[in-house]
Amino acid sequence: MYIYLRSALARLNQAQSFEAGADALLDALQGGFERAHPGRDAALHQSAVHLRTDQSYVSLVTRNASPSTTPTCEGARSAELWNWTRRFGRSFIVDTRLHRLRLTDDTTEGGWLDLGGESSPLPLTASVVRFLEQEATHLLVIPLCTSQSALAGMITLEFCAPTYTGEFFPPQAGIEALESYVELLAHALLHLPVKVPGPTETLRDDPLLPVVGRAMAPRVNLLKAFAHHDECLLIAGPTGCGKSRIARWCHSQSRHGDGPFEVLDLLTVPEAMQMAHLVGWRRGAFSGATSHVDGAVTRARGGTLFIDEIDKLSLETQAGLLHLLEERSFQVLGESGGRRQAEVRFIVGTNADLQHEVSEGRFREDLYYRINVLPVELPPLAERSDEIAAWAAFMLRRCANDAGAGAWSFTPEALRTLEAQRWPGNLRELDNVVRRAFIIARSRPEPEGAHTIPPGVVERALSLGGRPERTSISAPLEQAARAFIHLALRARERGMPAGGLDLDLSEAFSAYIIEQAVAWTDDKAEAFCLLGCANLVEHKNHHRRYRRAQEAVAALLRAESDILQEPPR
Ligand SMILES: Nc1ncnc2c1ncn2[C@@H]1O[C@H](COP(=O)(O)OP(=O)(O)OP(=O)(O)O)[C@@H](O)[C@H]1O
Repeated sequence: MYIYLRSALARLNQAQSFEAGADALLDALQGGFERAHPGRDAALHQSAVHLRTDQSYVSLVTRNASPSTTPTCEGARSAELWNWTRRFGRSFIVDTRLHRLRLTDDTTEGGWLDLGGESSPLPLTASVVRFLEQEATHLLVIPLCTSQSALAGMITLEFCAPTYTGEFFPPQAGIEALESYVELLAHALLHLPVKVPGPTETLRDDPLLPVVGRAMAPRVNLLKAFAHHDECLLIAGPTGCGKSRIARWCHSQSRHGDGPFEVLDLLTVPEAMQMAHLVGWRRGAFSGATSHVDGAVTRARGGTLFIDEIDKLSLETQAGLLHLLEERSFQVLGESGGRRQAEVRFIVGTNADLQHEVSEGRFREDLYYRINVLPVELPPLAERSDEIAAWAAFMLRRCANDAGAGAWSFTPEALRTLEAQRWPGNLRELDNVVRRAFIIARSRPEPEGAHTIPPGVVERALSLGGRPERTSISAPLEQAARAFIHLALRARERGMPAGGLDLDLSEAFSAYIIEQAVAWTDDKAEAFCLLGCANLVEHKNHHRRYRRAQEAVAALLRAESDILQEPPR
């Protein structure tokens, strides 16, 4: 058997990436197993190396016994496996037919733990049952630990051995051999870097994911694999880092890509109405329910439902969503008759630390494990600095296209200025600054055809504060009012003609709100509804109002620029 170990060690020494090393490890495990079980009564059906942090995947390498097996991350289908690995910190086997689990170092007679049942610490949820009802009859999970014994992931080995149902399988000696392979190879494996493509890759053809830098590349590889699955995908990451776009991208890559992509943003739904918005209601279901309304699950039928800000879910709706995810069915409020099937793939997004929410009792632990099946954490833009220039160029091109303004670009120094910023508001903030820089640049007298943005304009766009803050409004308003008056005084001192900056221009404030709301929601109609102007949307007048808002912002920037450039008398 050591022949497999030796060859794996040689390959690990040559490997350039974690993925190549994990491949060598899986080969060794497969070789070792087949050598011990040459018969036809048992086969290694699927194996996988999961590299994880507590909260999300870092990399996943899978191997299927036959090409007909569903490819990629079958072993990742159950968040419970990771939960149990963290809980026991040791290897265990699961007898999937008899629904029981045993620690591999427990050789006592009654060492099996029943899954489910009243006294069981391991609940037998519907998702566990679905998982257990797969082809595999036995499952061996071996923790992947660093040399300091810190848990860094797990190895899952799914066996098809029906004649061994009810027995400890693989036999103890076989398990010990496999465990020792993992132990011997883990150290070298965990030192290897996760695979990334060389320089920042720009996917020009895909507006949902136009830029993938070094930190994002492994995540995108994972998301590509996860996109084909029907299990819930959890996308975590700080505000504005692109979670909704990535969710949409995953939808476009999935087999439901032609179906609808529906978003339920819990920030915009009152707590008492969350369940209603999820499942819909019939007329008379509650006071105020004057007509039948489809819920998000129905609207997303045959496609994907993205539930954003999942941490905002009330405890009551958390129970409802758990049931929906477990049973894949739901009851429309006020509808008599049976439950409806939920034919939809769920993706959820959050910028909260859900584990912390669980520990504070604000988020149900069982729901956390149910949605945490395929978790991916997106890094903030500060950790993706190799992407900033490509994003800025992409966003500027989009701005210029929308305005029919031809080809625009940043000078290399301007890009360096952008790269030097911290971007606490992430891509959203960068987008705001790019839009602002474009407006300022267009309002400047420029030589014909010179559509470039210099660093000075970027500095101005930055100083005009594109930094979204969800704090009080009165303090910045007061500051803006003072700045406005200060500028007016300055214009008067310089004897500038009235009209350069008069009170009408203060209308630019509402224009700014409109502009920001459109940038924030990335949807004109939604932005106007958010600002209480649904009537404009209804009569399709919001496009004109948005153009006027853009002109008002540009006029204010022009007036401000003129006053600041006028020398004192
Ligand atoms: N693919 C993209 N193309 C253009 N702009 C993008 C793209 N991805 C992100 N952005 C910019 O970043 C903003 C935020 O993106 P998105 O809404 O996907 O982030 P988020 O992480 O879901 O934010 P939040 O946590 O606040 O919901 C967008 O409004 C847009 O300005």
